[in-house]
Amino acid sequence: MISKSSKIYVAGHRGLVGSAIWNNLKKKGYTNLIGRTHKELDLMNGSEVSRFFDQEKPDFVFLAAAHVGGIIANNNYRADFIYRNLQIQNNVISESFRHNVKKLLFLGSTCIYPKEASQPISEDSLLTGPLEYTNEPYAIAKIAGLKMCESFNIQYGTNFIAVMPTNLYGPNDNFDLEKSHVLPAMIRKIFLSKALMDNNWDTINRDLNVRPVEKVNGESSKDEKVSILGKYGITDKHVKLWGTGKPLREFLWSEEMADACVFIMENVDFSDLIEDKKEIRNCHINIGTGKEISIHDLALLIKETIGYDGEILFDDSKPDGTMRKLTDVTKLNNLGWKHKIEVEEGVQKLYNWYIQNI
Ligand SMILES: NC(=O)C1=CN([C@@H]2O[C@H](COP(=O)(O)OP(=O)(O)OC[C@H]3O[C@@H](n4cnc5c(N)ncnc54)[C@H](OP(=O)(O)O)[C@@H]3O)[C@@H](O)[C@H]2O)C=CC1
Ligand SMILES: C[C@H]1O[C@H](OP(=O)(O)OP(=O)(O)OC[C@H]2O[C@@H](n3cnc4c(=O)[nH]c(N)nc43)[C@H](O)[C@@H]2O)[C@@H](O)[C@@H](O)C1=O
Repeated sequence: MISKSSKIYVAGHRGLVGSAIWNNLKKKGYTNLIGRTHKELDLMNGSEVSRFFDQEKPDFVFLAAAHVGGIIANNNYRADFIYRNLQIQNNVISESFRHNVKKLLFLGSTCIYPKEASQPISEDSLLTGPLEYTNEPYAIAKIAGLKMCESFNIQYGTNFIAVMPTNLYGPNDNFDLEKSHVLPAMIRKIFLSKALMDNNWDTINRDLNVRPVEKVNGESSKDEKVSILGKYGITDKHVKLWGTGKPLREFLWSEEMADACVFIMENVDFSDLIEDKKEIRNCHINIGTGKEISIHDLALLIKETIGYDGEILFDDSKPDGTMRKLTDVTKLNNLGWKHKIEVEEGVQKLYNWYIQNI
């Protein structure tokens, strides 16, 4: 059983989900948390990870460190997404086994499911069909992580649980104009287009100082800024987003994701998830809201939240990815956890966070 003084390692504790898990644990009174930044500990490096576990001997591990990005990053940097994720998770899961970690939570993704899975997607859909092309290497790494947890549990009796979150968003999100996920990308693009339209250079400069785009920051010339933002579809009249706008996506606020992770760490064991003792499989847990919105409607929601009068265009030369990936959250709900924050509220919260952090 986990207790308030258990030694808990949060891998990736500065990231979107890891930071939310860290804060959630602190709020709940856990006092013995360990975290290392990427600079302090490269999880790709097996001997460094081994030394870290020898020294710290954590009892519980949240594996929220990974190489993460949106559709274009996944599609373009395919080798990085499979290699880095396999390496990180192999190192952390194998060291957790070697050090008798009492429970580990591995974070996968709902992109592990077949592109044409029937909707909503239940845990049993795993490995029933071909994957979506744009994130296939990442998905294969995540499937390997899930199977590694399951296999160690079956062969060695460990208690490693794999959770599969839907698309997440929240404080400490990645707002990169090329590599991020859709929700933070849309907020920033629409926000910058509005600032261009309003001729609000103070705001544009602050934004580019916090998050320079291809070396262009607040000090660069106006022409350079206009030209670089234009490259990303941001102008003083319109914003050009990716794909057709028709795909449907489901969004979970990262702090709720963290709450679900801590809930599972506190209340669920691998043995609770086994349905067929002869063939143990599909014991992972979907984490989501079970609700979806089209990318087009999401853009309109963000447009309204920001108070943007410009035009929203879609560039269908960019990929749509999976058309639909709605999670079946029956298992999670039956375990006793349910989301509360809907996307309308979440978009407002993330927009508030964004403007407070530029
Ligand atoms: N965001 C989303 O929409 C979704 C995320 N997930 C999964 O949830 C988990 C958390 O994702 P999220 O919080 O969004 O990702 P982030 O990119 O926000 O955080 C990942 C963290 O891992 C760290 N990290 C990456 N590589 C290394 C390394 N080699 N050594 C040490 N640390 C490293 C990063 O540090 P640094 O930035 O310094 O490299 C960062 O702090 C991941 O497993 C992801 O696949 C699943 C579904 C959706
Ligand atoms: C969580 C999940 O996230 C990834 O999958 P994804 O859901 O397809 O990722 P996404 O958030 O980047 O895009 C969602 C949709 O939105 C559209 N879209 C419009 N305009 C922008 C835009 O400006 N940026 C982005 N990124 N997408 C845009 C985009 O074309 C697509 O149709 C996985 O690779 C993998 O990382 C994973 O696990």
